[in-house]
Amino acid sequence: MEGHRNYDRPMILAVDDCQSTLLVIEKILEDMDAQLVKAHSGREALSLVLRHSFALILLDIQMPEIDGFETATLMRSYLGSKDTPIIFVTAEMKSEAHIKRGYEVGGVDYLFKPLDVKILRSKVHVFLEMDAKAKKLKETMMSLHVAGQRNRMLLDCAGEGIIGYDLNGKIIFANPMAGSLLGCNHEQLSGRHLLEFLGPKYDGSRVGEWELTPIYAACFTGSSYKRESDTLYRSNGLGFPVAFTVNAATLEDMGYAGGVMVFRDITERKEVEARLLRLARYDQLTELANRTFFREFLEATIARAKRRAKLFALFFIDLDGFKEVNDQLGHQAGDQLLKEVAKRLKECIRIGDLAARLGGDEFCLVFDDLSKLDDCYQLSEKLWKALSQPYLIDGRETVISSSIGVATFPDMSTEAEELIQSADMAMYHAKKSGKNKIQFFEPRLHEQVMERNLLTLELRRASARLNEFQVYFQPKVDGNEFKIIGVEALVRWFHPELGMISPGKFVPIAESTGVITTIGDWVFEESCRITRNLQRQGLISEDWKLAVNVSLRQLKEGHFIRNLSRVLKETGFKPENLEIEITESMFMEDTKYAVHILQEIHNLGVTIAVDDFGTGYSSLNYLSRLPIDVLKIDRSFVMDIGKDSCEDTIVRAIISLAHSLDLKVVAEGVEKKEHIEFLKRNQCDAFQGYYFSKPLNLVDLTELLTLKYPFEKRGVPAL
Ligand SMILES: Nc1nc2c(ncn2[C@@H]2O[C@H](COP(=O)(O)O[C@H]3[C@@H](O)[C@H](n4cnc5c(=O)[nH]c(N)nc54)O[C@@H]3COP(=O)(O)O)[C@@H](O)[C@H]2O)c(=O)[nH]1
Repeated sequence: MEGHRNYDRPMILAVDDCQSTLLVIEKILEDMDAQLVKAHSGREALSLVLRHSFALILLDIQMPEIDGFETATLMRSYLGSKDTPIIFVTAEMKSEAHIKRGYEVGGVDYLFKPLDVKILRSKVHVFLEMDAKAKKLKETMMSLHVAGQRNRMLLDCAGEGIIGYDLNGKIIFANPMAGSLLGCNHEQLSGRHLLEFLGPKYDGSRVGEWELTPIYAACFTGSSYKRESDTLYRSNGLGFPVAFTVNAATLEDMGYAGGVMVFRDITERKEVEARLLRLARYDQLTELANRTFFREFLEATIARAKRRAKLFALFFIDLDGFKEVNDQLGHQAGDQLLKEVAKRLKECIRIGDLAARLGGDEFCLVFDDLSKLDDCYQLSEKLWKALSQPYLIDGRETVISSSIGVATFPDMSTEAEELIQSADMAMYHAKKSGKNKIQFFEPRLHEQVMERNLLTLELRRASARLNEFQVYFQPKVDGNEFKIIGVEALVRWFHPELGMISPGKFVPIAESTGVITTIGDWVFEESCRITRNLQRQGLISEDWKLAVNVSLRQLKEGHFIRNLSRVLKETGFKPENLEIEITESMFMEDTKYAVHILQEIHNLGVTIAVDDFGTGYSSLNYLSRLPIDVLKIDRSFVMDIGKDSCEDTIVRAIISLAHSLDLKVVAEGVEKKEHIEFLKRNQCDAFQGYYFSKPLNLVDLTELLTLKYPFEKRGVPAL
């Protein structure tokens, strides 16, 4: 063998023991795009085929040692040359049997010596072309095989189910994940219909036909169809949530038209979504709807009721005395009560209604789709009964009543916010008029809602600048000589358009919106500054008391003590000249905190008076626990003095109780001589009321103080 190999060109092996024949072949083929390799014997040829791959072998038959037939036989038995075309080259035309033998041992053709140039070149050309084609085919087959292997691997390893189906919905192939998700061997899916797994939504009586499904439409129109959340059904009929995409797929060469569905099990995602949804829409403690969901539900109920001209009712429920349960029995008991209330509320509603907890002890019920408004009365009766049954809290039977407000759609309002406010307002009235009641919203309450809304807005505006407020002062006189012993500071709001607005109206709104802190701080500072000036002018004595009303919200703001100390320091006002007036309800709302903060105030030297005593809980328990100096008898008791009512007894009892605890007593709302007679007779320490003076502005107060004996000369019948 000679020459160096050019591996890109096809190789031809010429085998002949006659060197001149080899040279002739070489000459004839020299300009062909092939590389000629020469061998001088069968043995040499065999060793070459072991190492190279030839496009064609030109093989002499008559050779010493191993002739052409034997060489061909051996070549055919070797895998590398088993398919290489062999053309026998022979000197003369032999017998038919001889020729046949050549074909039998693997020859494909014959060439005769002397070699004809044209015949040799054209035969070689044909076989080289065949070789080129065979090589190409082999390469194609190989790359197809690799691609097929790769695709199979992708399908087998894919974490998503993949199903191929034809235009009729018949499954053509499925990967192992598809089988495992659908609960069967993936190979058994072939031949089944996709609708078997799509369930009633696609396969039900309404649709029924594969051709009507959007999946078919996607195949047919060559588009895709996607579902972020749907259901597929396993072989056992159980559904599971999936997200899927279907894409049209066509393989024209293979005559295939259909689609491929790629789907994934989203059970876990659905569970997380459901958990998040529950957190966002439901109250953790009671498992009732929360405020957000309640609001959405109400809006949807209104929209539906408007469309269908339906009636529904909104019940607003607030438990009476829930704070006492919390304070006295602890938060766990409070939680237990709320859970039990929630359970009872759930039992009162039907499917389509909603029970929600808005926060604290506030609940709302939406009773949807009422046939007539009178149904509300039966519903309230049922609700009433359910809620007023005794509760077993902390092992004890406890009766808790509730105040319930009802607003109905559409006669009372057709807007969510207004409806809630109406029910809330009705509930508030139920509370104010003695609790344990159901109050239906009435138009007069509506006006109050509107007024309250307006005042809320205006109050926010006014509290930002505080220039519409003024402090008035109502004198307090001692019970013996009627000498002025101090004043109570009472705020007044002079609205530029609405005129003077009484604190009875705006203070509760200021408390619920929180602006009471700003207003209260201002009243406190202003009244200290004014009274200190009066002291400096010598108009009032050094032992005068300034009483200032303080709400729980103010006390709870955190900076109360700091502010108090600052004002006292800046105005030079002495703490012993200051009295804080608080109401009984404050202790009830948060006894622990009240004890703590009042003690701090008291430690500064400031005295503490309990306002409106007798109207709240009048619990003797707190009187001994709190640092209280004064009880103010509520004016409702004072006003009825002398009317032969039990009020006389109550007033007497309060005075004697206060004295037994070493507390001073001030009677509020003293308007008549008879009041004074009675109170004096019962050793009441001080009086405040219109009999002596209404609350006065600074000018009028200064004028009063300049009088030598403003009240001392007033005629009070001798006792
Ligand atoms: N937190 C704050 N509350 C305040 C402040 N200023 C007032 N208030 C509270 O508002 C309620 C109404 O107060 P007002 O309209 O000023 O009524 C007071 C007196 O005018 C009235 N009064 C006094 N004597 C008589 C009387 O003989 N007859 C009669 N019909 N009314 C009379 O009583 C109110 C004083 O009550 P009280 O405070 O309970 O001593 C009222 O609850 C105020 O507390 C404030 O700055 N902060």
